[in-house]
Amino acid sequence: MASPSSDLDRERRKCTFNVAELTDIINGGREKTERRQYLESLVLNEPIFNYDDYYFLSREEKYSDAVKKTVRLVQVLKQHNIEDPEDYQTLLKYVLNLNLPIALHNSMFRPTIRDQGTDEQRKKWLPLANDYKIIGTYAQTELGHGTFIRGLETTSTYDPKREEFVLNTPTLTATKWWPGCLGKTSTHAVVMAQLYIKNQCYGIHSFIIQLRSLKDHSPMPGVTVGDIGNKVGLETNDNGFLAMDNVRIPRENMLMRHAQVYPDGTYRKPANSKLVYGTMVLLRATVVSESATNLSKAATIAIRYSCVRRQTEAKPGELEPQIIDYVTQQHKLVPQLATAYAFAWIARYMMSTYHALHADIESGHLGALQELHGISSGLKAFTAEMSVSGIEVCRRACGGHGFSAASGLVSMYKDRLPSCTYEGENTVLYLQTARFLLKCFRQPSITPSSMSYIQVKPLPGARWGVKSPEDLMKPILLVEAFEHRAQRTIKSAAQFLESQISQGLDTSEAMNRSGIEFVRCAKAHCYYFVTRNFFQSTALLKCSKEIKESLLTLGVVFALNGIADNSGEFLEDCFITGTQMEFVRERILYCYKQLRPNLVGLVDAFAFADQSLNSALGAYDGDVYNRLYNWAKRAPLNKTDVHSSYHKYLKPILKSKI
Ligand SMILES: CC(C)(COP(=O)(O)OP(=O)(O)OC[C@H]1O[C@@H](n2cnc3c(N)ncnc32)[C@H](O)[C@@H]1OP(=O)(O)O)[C@@H](O)C(=O)NCCC(=O)NCCSC(=O)/C=C/CC(=O)O
Ligand SMILES: Cc1cc2nc3c(=O)[nH]c(=O)nc-3n(C[C@H](O)[C@H](O)[C@H](O)COP(=O)(O)OP(=O)(O)OC[C@H]3O[C@@H](n4cnc5c(N)ncnc54)[C@H](O)[C@@H]3O)c2cc1C
Repeated sequence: MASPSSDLDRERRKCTFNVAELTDIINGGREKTERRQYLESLVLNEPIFNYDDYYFLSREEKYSDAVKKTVRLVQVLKQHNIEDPEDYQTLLKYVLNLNLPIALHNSMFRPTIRDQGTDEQRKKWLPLANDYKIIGTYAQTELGHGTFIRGLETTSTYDPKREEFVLNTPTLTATKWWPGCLGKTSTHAVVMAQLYIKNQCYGIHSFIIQLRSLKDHSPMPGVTVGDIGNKVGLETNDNGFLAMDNVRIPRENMLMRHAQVYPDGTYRKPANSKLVYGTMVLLRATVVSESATNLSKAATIAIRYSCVRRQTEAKPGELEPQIIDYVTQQHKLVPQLATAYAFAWIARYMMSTYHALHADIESGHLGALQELHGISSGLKAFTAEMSVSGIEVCRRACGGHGFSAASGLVSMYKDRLPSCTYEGENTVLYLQTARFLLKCFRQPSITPSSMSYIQVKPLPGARWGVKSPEDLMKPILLVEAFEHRAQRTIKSAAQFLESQISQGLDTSEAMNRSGIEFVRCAKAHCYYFVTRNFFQSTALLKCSKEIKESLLTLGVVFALNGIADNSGEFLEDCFITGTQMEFVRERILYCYKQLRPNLVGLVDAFAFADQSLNSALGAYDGDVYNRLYNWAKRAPLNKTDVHSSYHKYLKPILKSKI
């Protein structure tokens, strides 16, 4: 048996490029790498952030441990005057592989006050929140409604006499249900409720309510709050429920940047009713980045393990081969690695686009609202879906040890599953993106430049210009295939909708019956968008030839597997021929062979600390078997050789005469 670490050492010697240079590219430059290393040094050396026995903890212990880590993290941030949200994101991405009980405080509560509060409200609440004098969450979803925001039942009724709002949970289904960190941690919440003034409903608005006493953390009068119980993943997060029994808050607690209620009850409506949805758009953009990070972690674990794991005697008398050398194993893992890089690049695009369009919206150019919503909805759904399924492919590629909690892949999969549901259920968001695409298809004037391809009508009988397998290394031809598919499916969705309407269906039913076509075109659009962005971004990189070659080959792998996995959509109108599909399959194998020497280098470049991966299979040194065995020996069940259940239950039957 070769020594595991020597296998990885040999893999690292094979790498054809400078891994540190690629790490800088992934981080966004040398300075960002140094900043990340500084932040990691502040936390990773703290014993409190040790995760060795984390997988043995009960749900309650995990929550309590996470609160302990959170408090220490806040102290570290304060000690070192770390206030930049980007630094906090870096710590979340690369160091803390936990969903902290302050997750919603930083991801939604503070941004909502920042973006939807008046200057006075920002001045009042943000210093308290930034200094963790209060901890908040974002309470929108109810037992009865999550997707349909306009159907939420929680009410906030204005009382002009006392210049207060009365928040109420009128029915059981109005109970707020799911909000993160709501059950036991948060002292405050932004509550999304139907605004009522003089019995007239003005729709959903946001209100700040205190949930718990700042003296003893007990629930405030009229507030019933608690944890919703065990769920899949996110065990450290106290997703909770909240019922309000006519809880009064001052008028000033309604966030009034976009809509106002004056002391006498006069209402001034927002310039656009969707401005109140703004925080969700930010989170959807953030999910793109989280999807990239987690798929990168899973690929790191599975590829390192696949270089260490040797299995089956390929040739009598020879060393068992590394399982990474089975082409079927490469076909599982290399596409995940390619997708991880593709998502890292699109995440950068998404965040820069979010900040640019958000700035436009802040300065009153509300036209950007739709574009930002259309882009972020699709990319959130697309990256979440592919990242979660990619993590499961990586987990399953590790055989039996992929089922061990010690792999780090089980908890990662469970923690990432909800990303397909929260921040907008994926199907619902695909439908929103499709709605925007069809609008652009029908109205060129509102089409943003990023979607101008929709105006180009595909030539009838258009054919793919690939003449040989070598042609498949040309990004322009790969992007052309995905562009054609997206154009065709958007046009076909528009025509399908029109056909439904021409059959006499009303718009709502016609839209419903067109839903499958809508989701199809939204996915095709996202695949095109990510593929195009991958090649455009990589072409602009200033890096060694070897790195560029590896990244371009990863891009080809992402594109070709996208074609092979959806071949029907490319063959449907004969844009691609059967011969070209054979070229695709041949070129996929070629790319795997090209990438093989660099696979470990490509995952090492993500530079995840062992603590952040928390995986016996994916540690940098490859010492898998010792880590697994030593971890198992620490399992609570192994505290005694004979478990107490023997004496209580087993012994009598074993002693009984058969
Ligand atoms: C499904 C939604 C979008 C429907 O919203 P609704 O108000 O009912 O809109 P309509 O269907 O009537 O009209 C759509 C219309 O509105 C535009 N639009 C919708 N949303 C936005 C937006 N955010 N920004 C800009 N524009 C928007 C859309 O473009 C259409 O325009 P037209 O010109 O075509 O008419 C809505 O109900 C929704 O977003 N549902 C999802 C709910 C959701 O995301 N919940 C998340 C809760 S927070 C959470 O999950 C936190 C998790 C914690 C964690 O992440 O850890
Ligand atoms: C781990 C986790 C954390 C969360 N954190 C928060 C939080 O912090 N704050 C918060 O407010 N919420 C939170 N949520 C709630 C989350 O936002 C909702 O669960 C999500 O928006 C989906 O809504 P729903 O649960 O009502 O599902 P539903 O909308 O009931 O979806 C069920 C099914 O119906 C389909 N469907 C629904 N509407 C349509 C439609 N119009 N067209 C086609 N199909 C449709 C969906 O595609 C899905 O298949 C969290 C949820 C989870 C799981």
